[in-house]
Amino acid sequence: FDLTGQINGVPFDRLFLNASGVHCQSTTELDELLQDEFVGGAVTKSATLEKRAGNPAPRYYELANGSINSMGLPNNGFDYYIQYVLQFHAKPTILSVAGLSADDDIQLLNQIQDSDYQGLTELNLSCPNVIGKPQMAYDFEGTQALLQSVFSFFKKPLGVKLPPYFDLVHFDQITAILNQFPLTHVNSINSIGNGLWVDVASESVVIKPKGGFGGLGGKMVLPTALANVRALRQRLNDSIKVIGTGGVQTGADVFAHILCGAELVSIGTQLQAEGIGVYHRLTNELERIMADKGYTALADFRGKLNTI
Ligand SMILES: O=C(O)c1[nH]c(=O)[nH]c(=O)c1Cl
Repeated sequence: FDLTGQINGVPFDRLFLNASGVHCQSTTELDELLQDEFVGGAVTKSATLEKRAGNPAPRYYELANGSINSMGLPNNGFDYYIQYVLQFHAKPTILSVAGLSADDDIQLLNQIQDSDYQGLTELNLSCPNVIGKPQMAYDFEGTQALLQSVFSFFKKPLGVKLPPYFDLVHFDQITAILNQFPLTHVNSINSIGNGLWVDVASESVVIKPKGGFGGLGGKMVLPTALANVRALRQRLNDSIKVIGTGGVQTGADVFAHILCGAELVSIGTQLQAEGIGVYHRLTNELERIMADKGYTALADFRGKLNTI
């Protein structure tokens, strides 16, 4: 089966990635991803200029139908991750960066522009868990201005990580902005920001930061993820690929993301819960569905969701 995709001409021999933040904080975790035969590439934890400890624990909690997290951008700092992606790897890497401000974003991208790194970069515009910081991608004017500044100096491949949108007009507005720029891809969705889980037995929230508010992931977000992948695919220039992230637990979920137009598919909550074996299972389940339908390649059905 042909399970390949490509971003900006970079070939991925497999469609599967990790969702940034999961199994990607250390070089050991990143190596394990890149060495797995069912994984196509690895995305780093979003890097900030300086190393961060992140929010106080408990800050991640697995739910029956997903996850809630308020990690707070813990990471080993920009230098750690650019050193890693500058090394030779048999498979593609995506360097994820997240500033705590637009100025930080500019600084991070200037450092990449000035480096020898020629691979893929993803600007995270959607972290919901930095206390006191809004998600940039919900500020349309701010996003427009930031990308205007970025593309005045950044000449390397660049994609963006988006939060979920919930209004068709918002899809129109964000894609009208993104289509102005030579982006390689959008990665959609990030977690659904500021959900809240209540443990009835203890009558308490389940994570410490922000009084229990955190980003939602896993099974429960699949309909939102599929809607965002589909809506972005329908509106973005063909040159901008969509990486589908959010809610994948089974091969059928993967199939649905591809039908909606995803070029590649990231696994987060399920990777956290199941471990790296999730990729072998998802590959088997996806190939079974493809075989039953007479498909031999993702390209046979990518973006071909039927309407009624
Ligand atoms: O709290 C986090 O580190 C975090 N958590 C998320 O769910 N998405 C993000 O982009 C980030 Cl940066």
